[in-house]
Amino acid sequence: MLHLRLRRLFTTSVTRSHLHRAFPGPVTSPISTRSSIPNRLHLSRSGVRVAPLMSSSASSAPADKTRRAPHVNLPPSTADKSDLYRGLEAVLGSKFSSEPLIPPPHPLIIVISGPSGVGKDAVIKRLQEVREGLHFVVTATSRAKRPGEVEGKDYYFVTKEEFLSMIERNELLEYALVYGEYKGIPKQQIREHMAKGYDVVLRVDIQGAETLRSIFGKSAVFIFLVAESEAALVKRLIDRKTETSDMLLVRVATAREEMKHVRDFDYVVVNEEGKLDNAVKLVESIIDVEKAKVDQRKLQI
Ligand SMILES: Nc1ncnc2c1ncn2[C@@H]1O[C@H](COP(=O)(O)OP(=O)(O)OP(=O)(O)O)[C@@H](O)[C@H]1O
Repeated sequence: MLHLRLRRLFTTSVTRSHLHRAFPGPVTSPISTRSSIPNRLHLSRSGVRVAPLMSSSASSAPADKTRRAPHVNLPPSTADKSDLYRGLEAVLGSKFSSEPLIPPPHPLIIVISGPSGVGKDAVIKRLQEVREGLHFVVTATSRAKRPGEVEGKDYYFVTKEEFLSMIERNELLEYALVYGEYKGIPKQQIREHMAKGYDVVLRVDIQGAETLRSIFGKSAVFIFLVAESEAALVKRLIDRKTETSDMLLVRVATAREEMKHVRDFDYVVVNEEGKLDNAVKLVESIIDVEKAKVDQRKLQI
């Protein structure tokens, strides 16, 4: 069994240069076949004995006996831990490095979108409480502050004139006129936080997400938030008590249209009535999965 494991190890992991470093004695011919490597390992009661590498023809020639490098003894697995550790280093011919084997994951841009009233703000607020390493981009808006909202935390509340001059100065990644009010994403915030290694979360409506998709393509993660049903969404909007009847009508009618865009997103998360934490957990899992991807999404703004 052990022999089999070692065979696998040596046929897959040990490179020619490892072996040259491990066995500095003269090697008469290049290592040309993988199958020649495990033949050099011999099991004994005291551990694994590793013979120097030679081609099969060279090892059979009597003259080569004089040119054999000294055997390297690998302590048995019952040996002192540090002896075994050093033994492995000696056989492989280099010190084991404590450097991370894989570079840290690249900072992500996570776009959270969905119809009005679905719970984008609620999910983001909770995510902020439970997860570190995220920067939540504060959107600039010309709409009036709602009760409980804090300047610089929920939004940057600016006048329409101020918003228009931000557009003039090209300070916004994207902006839109939504239900008669401007909303836009300041670029500088994203640059600064990504440079510090933060993942950046953007909260935009569906229109905004479409624009961001055209800017970022596949280099950002797009999450579509939905309620479990249209009825639940409408009740949520009514309960919020922030819209007039006319505004409610527009939002609900728009939500119907917006549902058609779900296919343009990477993930969909259902924010069920009374189960906000489940939706937040799913968003966290999405971030974790993205961090574990071999092909990381990379983005420069
Ligand atoms: N899972 C949930 N269960 C019950 N109520 C919720 C849930 N998620 C959000 N809500 C409530 O629904 C209402 C709408 O949520 P929120 O304001 O976060 O939506 P939004 O998508 O940000 O809307 P808008 O795009 O119009 O700003 C709020 O009153 C919020 O507290």
